[in-house]
Amino acid sequence: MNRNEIVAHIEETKSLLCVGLDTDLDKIPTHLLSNEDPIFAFNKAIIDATAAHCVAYKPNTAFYEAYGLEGWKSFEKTVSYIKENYPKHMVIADAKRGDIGNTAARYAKAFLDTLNCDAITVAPYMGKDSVQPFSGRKGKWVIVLGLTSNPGADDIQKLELSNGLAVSQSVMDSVASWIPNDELMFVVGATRPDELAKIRSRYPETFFLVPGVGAQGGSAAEVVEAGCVKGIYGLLINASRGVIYASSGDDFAEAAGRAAEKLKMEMAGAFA
Ligand SMILES: O=c1ccn([C@@H]2O[C@H](COP(=O)(O)O)[C@@H](O)[C@H]2O)c(=O)[nH]1
Repeated sequence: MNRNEIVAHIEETKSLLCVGLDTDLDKIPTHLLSNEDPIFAFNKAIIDATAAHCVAYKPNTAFYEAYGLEGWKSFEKTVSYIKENYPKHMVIADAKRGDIGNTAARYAKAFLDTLNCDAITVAPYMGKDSVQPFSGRKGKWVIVLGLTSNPGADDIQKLELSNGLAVSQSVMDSVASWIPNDELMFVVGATRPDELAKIRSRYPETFFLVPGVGAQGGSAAEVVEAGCVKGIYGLLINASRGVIYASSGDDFAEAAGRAAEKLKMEMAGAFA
């Protein structure tokens, strides 16, 4: 999926929303638990209810790995379901991988080739040889952690280096010199809109995956204000719990659809 296709889909749906499929058997409606594959049954209902209001899905691998082989099967079925039924929607494996080059190449093969995701999140701490193996696949994206949404981002990412740059800033500069812009995105948290605006001015043409809306307190409207770029938009704004657990009752899918639509409306400033 190339940049023009992502932008065209954003314009068609009038949405920047990415729905996070962080599916937890302790949180899904109990009536689904008798299903042969409750995770997939939940995901399928959520996807069908939200597809009209979003442009991407982001299953976080932790929620699938937690259930071993069965979880991986649910992950694979979820990716295939999106690909077959909603081929314009981007599938982001939120796996936050990072290892020596030889191993990183296998992570890249696993998520981008075998599982056929469009993108994978990557932790850049181990440097160039750990990030570059994810690059070079036509239509696939490497989404590198820039400035994350959690409080712990202050512990290391915000430390100031002797050149006056924050660690996160210096890391993003390096990553941007390793990976071509048409296959690179940065993760930038929604919880720090002022920081997001500064990062946007440093990378005016790079797409950002922005988690932290809803359950973590970030606002979709503020993210649009701080980071949207005329013409390319440049944002995929993620919400997971705030959408998929909008209701724990029989109406869970309809409630997720309504929550996704509400978030889409909060992003209207991008299309004004
Ligand atoms: O900086 C980051 C990077 C990744 N995440 C992930 O995004 C979702 C957010 O879930 P919510 O329920 O909408 O809070 C989750 O998968 C995180 O692991 C992030 O939150 N911040």
